Amino acid sequence: MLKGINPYTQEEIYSFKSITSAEVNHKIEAAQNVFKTWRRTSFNERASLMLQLSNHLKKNATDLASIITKEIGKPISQSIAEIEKCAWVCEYYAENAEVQLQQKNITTDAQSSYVSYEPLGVILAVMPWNYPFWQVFRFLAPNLMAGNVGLLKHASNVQLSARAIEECLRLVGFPESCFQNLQISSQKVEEAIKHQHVKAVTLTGSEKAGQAVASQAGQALKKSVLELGGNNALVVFDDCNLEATVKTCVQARFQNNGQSCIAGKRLLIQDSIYDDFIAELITQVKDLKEGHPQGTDTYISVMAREDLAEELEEQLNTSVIKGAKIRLGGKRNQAFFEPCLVENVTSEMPIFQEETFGPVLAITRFSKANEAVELVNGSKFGLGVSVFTENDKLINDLIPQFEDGAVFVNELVKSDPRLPFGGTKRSGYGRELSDEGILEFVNKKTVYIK
Ligand SMILES: O=CCCCC(=O)O
Repeated sequence: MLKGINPYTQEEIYSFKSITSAEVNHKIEAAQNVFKTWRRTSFNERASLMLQLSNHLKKNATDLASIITKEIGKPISQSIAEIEKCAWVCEYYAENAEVQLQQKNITTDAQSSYVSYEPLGVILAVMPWNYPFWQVFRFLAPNLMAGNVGLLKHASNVQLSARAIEECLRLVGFPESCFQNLQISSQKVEEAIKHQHVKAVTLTGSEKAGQAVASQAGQALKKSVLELGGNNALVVFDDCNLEATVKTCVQARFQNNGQSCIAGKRLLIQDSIYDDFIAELITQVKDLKEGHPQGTDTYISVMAREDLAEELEEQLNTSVIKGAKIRLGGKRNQAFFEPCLVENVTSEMPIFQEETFGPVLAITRFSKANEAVELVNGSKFGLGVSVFTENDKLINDLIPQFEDGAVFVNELVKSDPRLPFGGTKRSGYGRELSDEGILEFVNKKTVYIK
């Protein structure tokens, strides 16, 4: 059974049965059939549908956002922003896919030689609950524009979002089966990956889910893209603009109730600015408006599930036993977890080593730039890092030293349809978004005409 529980009210909002293996096969066959015609549609036809989808999202943003808020407790203003970002990625690929996939002529001894970029076919997307629309649109916009067709295996607690996305595509006129929701639990993913018509799989989720899907895809010799966890550091140097930096760090850690792979989870502060920075940080975190997720001015609300809040509490408690000091918050009440600042954090503690998927900020001091680099790279994850300084020379020195997939200067790590998104080390492989993302699931076909 796939169950949805509103984390704020603790009420059950749905209980759906998984579809059967025969139904999964039927959907995959339907996807393969529509692929044969969809791949031959022009970029103009696809772009026109994608723009209609974008408009539909914008027009229905509040209703769609309410689904997210009900399912995972995300504050409504942030859910609306999520829907608007989905509209943006649809527009971006509607406008850019044709150029991104343009044939590339290469001079050789042939009369003509080139690379063409052709769709692979049915692509399976296994997606998490924390951005239930955005994570899916980040996959579907480039892939449908490339001529692929999509199957979605969404998290069990966001099945209303999954259905709503499928319905949005149907309403604006995408061909039937171009994008289908597979209402299944994780146990059935392997069957789908093995199916002869499924050509590749993309997963956003935990390390454990990534290992399972990557090995199943490997067994079947199918390509996979993995976007896994992160433990991003926010590195603050003493010449930063203090107030603005604190504001950015607060947003980096506490938006989406702290539940994001790219959240700034570890705050590294240079000694000489430490006390002033902490004082301003406490002020700004205390100012965050807590409340009902449907409240238009709420910034912090419940986490998506009580068991996730319990897990976070466990990581925090173990770190405290090892010497970490809670400076603010950290109390849990069912799925609600007070925004928490923790000092004296060392690299031996769970809140430094592991991903914390909730509103806990782990704080460590450093003195020299090379210490900061060591702390940043000391993580097994490599999604992104933010550096705050006004010193251009320092910035240029540091950028090549970080092992992460992204370095943001004086800004939080965020995804943007125009920029590649993805990690290194245990944060996964492959890239989403931009031209890099659309090129992941295409056949880069070499053509040589003598
Ligand atoms: O858990 C990952 C969240 C990614 C959010 C984004 O793409 O902005």
